[in-house]
Amino acid sequence: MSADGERTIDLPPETLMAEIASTRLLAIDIGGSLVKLVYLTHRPTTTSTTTSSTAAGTNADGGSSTAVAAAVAAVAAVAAVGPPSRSGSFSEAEPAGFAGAPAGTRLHFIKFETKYIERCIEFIRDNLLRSKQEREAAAAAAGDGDKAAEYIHVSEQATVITATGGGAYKYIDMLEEKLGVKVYRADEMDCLIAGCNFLLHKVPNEVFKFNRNANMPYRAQEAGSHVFPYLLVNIGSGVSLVKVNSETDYVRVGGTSLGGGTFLGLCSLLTKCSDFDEMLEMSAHGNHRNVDMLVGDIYGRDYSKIGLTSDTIASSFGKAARWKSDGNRESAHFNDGDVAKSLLHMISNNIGQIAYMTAKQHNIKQIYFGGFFIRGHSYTMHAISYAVNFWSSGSIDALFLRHEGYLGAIGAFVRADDAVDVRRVSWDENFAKYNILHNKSGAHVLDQTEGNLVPYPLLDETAGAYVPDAVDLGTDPELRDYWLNNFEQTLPKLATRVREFYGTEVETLKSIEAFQARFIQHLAAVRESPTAFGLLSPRVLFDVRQQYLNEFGFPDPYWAVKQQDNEKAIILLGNWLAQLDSMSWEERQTRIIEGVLSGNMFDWEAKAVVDMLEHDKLDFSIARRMLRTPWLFDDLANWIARLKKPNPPHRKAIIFADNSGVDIILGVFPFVRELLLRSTSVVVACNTQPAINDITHREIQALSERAANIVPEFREGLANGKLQFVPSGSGSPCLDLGRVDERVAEAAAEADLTVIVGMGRVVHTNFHARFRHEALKLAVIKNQRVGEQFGGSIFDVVCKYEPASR
Ligand SMILES: Nc1ncnc2c1ncn2[C@@H]1O[C@H](COP(=O)(O)OP(=O)(O)O)[C@@H](O)[C@H]1O
Ligand SMILES: CC(C)(COP(=O)(O)O)[C@@H](O)C(=O)NCCC(=O)O
Repeated sequence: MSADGERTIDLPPETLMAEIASTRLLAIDIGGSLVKLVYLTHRPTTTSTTTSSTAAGTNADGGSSTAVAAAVAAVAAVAAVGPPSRSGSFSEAEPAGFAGAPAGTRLHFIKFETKYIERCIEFIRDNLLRSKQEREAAAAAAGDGDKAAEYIHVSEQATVITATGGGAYKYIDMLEEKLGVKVYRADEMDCLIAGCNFLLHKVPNEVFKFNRNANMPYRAQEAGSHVFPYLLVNIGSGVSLVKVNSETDYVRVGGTSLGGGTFLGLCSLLTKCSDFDEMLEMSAHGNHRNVDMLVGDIYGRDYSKIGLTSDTIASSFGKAARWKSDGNRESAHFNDGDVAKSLLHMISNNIGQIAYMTAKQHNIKQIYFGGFFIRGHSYTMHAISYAVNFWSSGSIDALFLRHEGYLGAIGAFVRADDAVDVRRVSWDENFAKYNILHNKSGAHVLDQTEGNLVPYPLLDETAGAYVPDAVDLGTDPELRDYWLNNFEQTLPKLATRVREFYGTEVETLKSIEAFQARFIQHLAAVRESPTAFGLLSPRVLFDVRQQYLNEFGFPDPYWAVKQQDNEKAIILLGNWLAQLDSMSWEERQTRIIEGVLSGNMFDWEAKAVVDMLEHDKLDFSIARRMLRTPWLFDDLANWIARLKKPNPPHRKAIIFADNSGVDIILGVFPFVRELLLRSTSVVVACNTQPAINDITHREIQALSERAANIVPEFREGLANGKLQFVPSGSGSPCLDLGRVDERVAEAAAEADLTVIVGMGRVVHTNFHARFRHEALKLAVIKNQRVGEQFGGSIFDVVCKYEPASR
């Protein structure tokens, strides 16, 4: 969806399409009005250019030379794990140093007007050919045999092009002739449905409802697992209504010729305007009452007996007839904007009504609207929503799709043989890349996630669908402002951290500046149009900021800090475990939980503690004293009661861990050991990708080997499989349990306890999440404003033990 009022471009500029040169898979949907392109590229693989000497020298401990020495040793010790580095290959379209997103597959979506098809095909041809020639030259130049073989292999791979839409027939000869490759044709309807199913199943937050009169008009909707049957209303040049029964079974149950092309055509005839975006802009200032004949114009008031208010349109364009009588346009009481608005209303309303009647006829409750006529335009969506709602007496809501006009192109893409995997893996929308390269073009970028993501199987959705956010910043302007300001205020500190780790070379500094500028721009865009990028919550903002970091080549600015923190904590582990062992059973259970909470204070993103961390003024016992008492949510006694006999020990626990250093080592590790001692199997899920100072799966693997030398239960557990570490699938300080790595899901099949640690994973996201089995949620709220949100204040404790809901 594009934000309201955005202008599309006529022909994608070269920057937009630069990466097309490296594609091997391209789908093209040539419609009556627009051409849609979907193509796949590979994100750059990482090469080692990190200034790790700078990294090691990062003085996060306030200058203690022994700590620095320990940190240097730590960095050396984990060199095998290796810092994530900036990546090497820069696309022409990108600023210098603008790279570094995690490697993987990327899908690009772009569109342009069909009248430019010839020029666009020439552009594709030139780029594909050029890249082929470049690869061949590189192969010739490469002295070493392996490299040459690799280049030749790549250059021999033909680009697979699939075409759909009416233009696939009309332009196929031109496509094949100009591109010099075989172009496969795919059936338009098959593609439309395949594309829609792909979006519903594979792309998060794809679906939304729109209600202009709600305080937050835009509401994201989970497509959920029960999407079939649904009615797809595709509003392109014309309109198709398709009943979709399953992935492959569908039937076209209706259509109307009054579609987007009609709007475009009539608006061109009736106004001085011929550009779609200008038409939308004009309509925004128009008043349809000057053109349409209302019930009030006829009755002088409501016709309440049959439920018609005086404002209801009795006859679209009914008043325009008066203009004809004197034939003088200038004397008309309406302008071009009024006409555009009336037309938009007429077409949208008509489609909404037909959609409802068709759904009713086929007993369908879910109606999705796609096609580029919609363009995320609020008035259009309002008119469609209003019509569906009105005619269904409020029982059905219109559902819209973020990738509205790309269904056919996506379908052609996923139906291509080579793309089979595209349907099997999971995707994330990359807003940073979208904004940087494709700004205001109606384009999108989807990045393949590392690992396949599936819903966490222990979620209990019987009481309502799982929502991965405890707050919706869309609905709360004051809270939204607070968070947007917070992100803006903490940006300089983050930039400093990036400089300290990635170095101060001129190009790096330029990239850091660019990163900040772009992220500020993003925040400004969100301020202006809070739902321009879909859902809005602290989680979404953290994730988008990480996307910008990735895109600019700074995926892990806290890498050195994390290693230092681990090093400082691990030397304390043996002692801490001995202390715990000297306590009574009951006291030990209390101190273990307190330990997890105290550990959670070590959070480099919490303004309230960062100064202390930077000056090495926070230690484990100070952190414990900072926990506010009494605890805001205190289920400790219930938890300890649960652990007591005759209750059986838990079979298996899944722990979603949080930060590096004291948090994981002195907080979570003793808790894990205690569970292992009770014969409970333990699976620790850590971030797949870095985020702030959260420990990653890669890092914890190295750390656990070292911990195993200190904790015999770990050594044993790792050997007999009772202790496992798995990637969570996330690269966020928050946790969306709707999308976890399938390895977590697999491990969870036998689990009867879910433990979630941290403010991001508990407070911002899963505070209200319900589980089929027991759950323990542990976090410290390190922020006054967030504390107030839960009826408390800063450093309040969340210790929620939730017995099995079933
Ligand atoms: N930039 C644009 N130029 C022309 N039409 C546009 C543009 N943006 C949106 N539209 C609307 O989208 C319609 C085309 O939608 P689309 O789903 O691409 O269908 P088709 O495949 O028939 O071209 C146009 O008829 C017009 O109403
Ligand atoms: C990023 C965080 C969720 C991390 O907390 P954690 O999950 O590590 O407990 C948290 O530090 C946070 O919400 N910080 C932003 C607000 C602040 O500056 O206090």
